[in-house]
Amino acid sequence: MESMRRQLLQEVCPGPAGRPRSKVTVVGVGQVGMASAVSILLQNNADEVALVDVMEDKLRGEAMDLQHGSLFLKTAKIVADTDYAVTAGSKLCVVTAGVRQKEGESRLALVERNVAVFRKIIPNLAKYSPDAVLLIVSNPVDILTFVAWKLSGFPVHRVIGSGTNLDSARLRFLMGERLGISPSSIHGYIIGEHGDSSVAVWSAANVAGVKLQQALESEQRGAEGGIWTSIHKEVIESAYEVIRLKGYTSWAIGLSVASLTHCILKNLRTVNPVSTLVQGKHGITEEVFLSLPCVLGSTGVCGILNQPLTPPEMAQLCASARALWEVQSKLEM
Ligand SMILES: NC(=O)C1=CN([C@@H]2O[C@H](COP(=O)(O)OP(=O)(O)OC[C@H]3O[C@@H](n4cnc5c(N)ncnc54)[C@H](O)[C@@H]3O)[C@@H](O)[C@H]2O)C=CC1
Ligand SMILES: CC(=O)C(=O)O
Repeated sequence: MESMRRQLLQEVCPGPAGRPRSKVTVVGVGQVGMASAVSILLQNNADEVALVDVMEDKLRGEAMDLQHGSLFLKTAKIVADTDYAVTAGSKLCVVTAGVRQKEGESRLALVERNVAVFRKIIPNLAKYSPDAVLLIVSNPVDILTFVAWKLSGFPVHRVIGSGTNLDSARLRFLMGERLGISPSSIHGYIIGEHGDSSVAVWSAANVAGVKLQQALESEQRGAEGGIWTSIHKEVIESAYEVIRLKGYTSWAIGLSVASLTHCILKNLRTVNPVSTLVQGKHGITEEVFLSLPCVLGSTGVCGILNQPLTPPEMAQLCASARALWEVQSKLEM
C-alpha cells in the first residue's frame, strides 16, 4: 500500500502530527450514546470521536456503521475500543453508560447499579484525558454527576450533568405548541432535579422579553390549576410516556448533548440549565448537583446565573435538593 501511495502522490508537507484538537469521547454505545454520537458528528465540531463500551461486538458494529458514513460526515476520525487508551486526549467525555429505566421505574431507582458502572469508567477517563470536561448523562444524572466529580478528582467546573437542558427543551416545545411560536423564541427554564422534583421557573418565562407571568397568574386562577401547571406536569411525565411507547428516550437527549458539546468545544459562553454543584445557592445547604442556568465554555461551567426566584420556586428547589441528598447520602463512595 505504501508503494502505491508513493506512486500516487508526492508528499509535500505531512499534516500536523500529534493530538487531535477537539476530540470527543462517548462512553456507552446504547440508544443514548449513539443518538449523542450521531448528533455530535452531524454538528461537525469534533475532529475525532472515540466510542467505548463493554460489549465488544456491539461497539465494533456501531463504529463500523458510522465509519461507513464518513463520506457524508466532516469528522476525520472515528475510533472505538473497550480499552480506554482510545479516549486519550479528549476535550470532552460524554458518559451515557449504564442501566436505563424500565416502564414506570424512576430515575433514582437506578442509582446503585450505575454508581458501580461509574467506578469502572470515570477513573479511566480521568487517567487518559486529565484536562477534559466530563458531561454526565446516565441516570440519575444529578447524583451521578456528583459521583463522577468525586471519582475523577477534577475541579468542579469540569464535571457537568446534562441536567434539565432536556426538560427545558421539552417545556419550550410544549409552550411553543400552545402559543404557536417557535421554541427558540420562548424562554423558559426548568431547574433543579432532572426528573420528578424539577422546578419550572414561571416567574422568568417570556417570549422575546415579554413576561408571561401576568397571563400565567390569571391562568393559574382558572379551572384545573391552569394550562401552565399542566405543561410542567407533562414535562415530568414526558420521559415515562416515551419509555412506555418506545422503550427508551434517545433523540431529544442526543440533540441536547450535541448542543452542549457545541457550546463547550466552541467556547460559546451560552446559558444552559445544566447540573452543577449548587451548595450555597438559593439557600441550599446540601452538597448536591442540580441544574441552574450556567454559562458554558471550553472550561466547562464558567459561571452560574443569579436567577431571581419567587419564594415558592426557591422552596421547591430546596425540596429538590433534600430529595436528592436523601438518596445520595446513603451511597457508599
Ligand atoms: N440525562 C438524561 O436526560 C437521560 C439519561 N438517560 C440515561 O442514559 C443511560 C443510558 O441509556 P440507554 O442508552 O437507553 O441504555 P442502553 O441500555 O441502550 O445503553 C447502555 C450502554 O451502556 C453500556 N455499558 C454498561 N456498563 C458499561 C461499562 N462499565 N462501561 C462502558 N459501557 C457500559 C452497555 O453495554 C450499553 O451499550 C441510562 O442511565 C438512562 O437512564 C436516558 C435518556 C435521557
Ligand atoms: C430517561 C430520561 O431521563 C429522559 O428522557 O428524560
